[in-house]
Amino acid sequence: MPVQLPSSFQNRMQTQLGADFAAFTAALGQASPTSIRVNTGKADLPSGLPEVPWTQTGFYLPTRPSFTLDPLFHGGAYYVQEASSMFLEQALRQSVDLEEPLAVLDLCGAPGGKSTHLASLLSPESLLVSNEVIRARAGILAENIQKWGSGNVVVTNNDPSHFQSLTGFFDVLVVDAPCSGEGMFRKDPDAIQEWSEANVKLCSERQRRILMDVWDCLKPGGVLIYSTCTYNAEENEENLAWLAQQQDVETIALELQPSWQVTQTQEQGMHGYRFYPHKTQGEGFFLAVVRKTGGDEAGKYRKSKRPYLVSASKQEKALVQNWLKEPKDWEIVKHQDTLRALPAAWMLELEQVYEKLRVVYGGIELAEAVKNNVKPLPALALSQHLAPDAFPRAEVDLATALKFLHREDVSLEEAANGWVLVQFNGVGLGWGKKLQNRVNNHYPKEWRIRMSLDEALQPENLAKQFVLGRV
Ligand SMILES: C[S@@+](CC[C@H](N)C(=O)[O-])C[C@H]1O[C@@H](n2cnc3c(N)ncnc32)[C@H](O)[C@@H]1O
Repeated sequence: MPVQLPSSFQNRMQTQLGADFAAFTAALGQASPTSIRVNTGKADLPSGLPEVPWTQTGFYLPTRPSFTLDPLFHGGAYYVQEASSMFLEQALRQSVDLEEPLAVLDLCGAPGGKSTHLASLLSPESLLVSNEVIRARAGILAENIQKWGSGNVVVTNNDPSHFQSLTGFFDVLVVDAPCSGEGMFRKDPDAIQEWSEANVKLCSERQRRILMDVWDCLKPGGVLIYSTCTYNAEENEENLAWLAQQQDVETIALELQPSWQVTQTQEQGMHGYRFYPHKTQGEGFFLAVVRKTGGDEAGKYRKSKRPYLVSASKQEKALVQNWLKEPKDWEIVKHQDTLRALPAAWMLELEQVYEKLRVVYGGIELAEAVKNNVKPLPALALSQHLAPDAFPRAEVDLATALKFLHREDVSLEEAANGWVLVQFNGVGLGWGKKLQNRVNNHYPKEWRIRMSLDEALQPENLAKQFVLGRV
């Protein structure tokens, strides 16, 4: 069905696209493609699905299934992400050496599409700080990060200006800026109602403020990846040209395959890359990459006299460190009753992050420890770093997995008494505690499936349900 577009938006797009304008409006009347990005730390790439061409792990699905009813979605085996935004992969691969240990900030991180993508692309020796300014959204981001299961990510809930205290800290800065959302008109018709020329101006000003707020935390030689999901030049090319007037930057050109049909732009010498729905199979998107060529050197971080991150005792460490595949890569810290693994190589930098920012999640939450009693936490069940033989595992079928995720009672007959990792198709979902004649379901209340499962559990519906890898 054709969408009703604001007339000033239509006029501008007509000028911008010329003869392509009719194809553009026709594309807005089509259904949005559905795409997923697979977590290769947890699952194999599916066969038989068309690939999103600018990433190695993205796939289109023929229709939009109920992801809620696929346990592998809850297990973080894939992320449902709009295809154009997966172009971040090209920006990163073509501008930095991904073999190196990098400190990366994803400034506008929620709900976590780009952060989970970054977590997969960066080397395990890297550190990702994934930030979200809105508190409730930071919680959703932390949930998605835990489900993805990489241990080298810290989730923060800060205003961009708070990063000024981390001068020269990051090698890469990703700013997926809040924008007027013109590229989402097809997927989210509310975006049309909220659109106005005044809002475009407001967004553009806010984006400039955000860029200035975080500029100092990027190292000289570091890379800024800037993106929006909107078409107007004020929020895109003009902001980059403005940045080049304020700061020492050089534009980075990306190599494109002609078959991708990405539109290249240049404004005052700055390269930009645009995705239009009539040319690429995805929503509207803009991305540009620049390198910082001036500015202050990286800060030197010394050990704090009064550390924020307190090491766990020897006894506590002994209880949990063999749960991890590579215990020596992790420092075990304790805050209140929680034992957490943080990447050992980044402890000095993490001390700064914890001191200066509001951290809502970090590393791998391992366990709650009271005296010698340890209770494994949900993030550990989902971690890619959990040692395969640390806990007994119970592989369950689709119906049992869904009931477990619904927080119903399940029976794990084969399992011995004690903590059991409940898994589906080899992917950990959460903890059950088997007692003599029952199993306590420790799946977190806040993450549970809320919809009724009555229909989904009918055998004919289970057989039809989308499950990654069963296509
Ligand atoms: C385009 S969305 C980010 C999407 C995310 N990068 C992903 O791939 O899932 C922009 C984010 O910026 C946040 N935001 C809103 N105002 C902001 C501000 N003034 N500074 C920084 N971030 C802001 C929004 O809450 C939103 O989560």
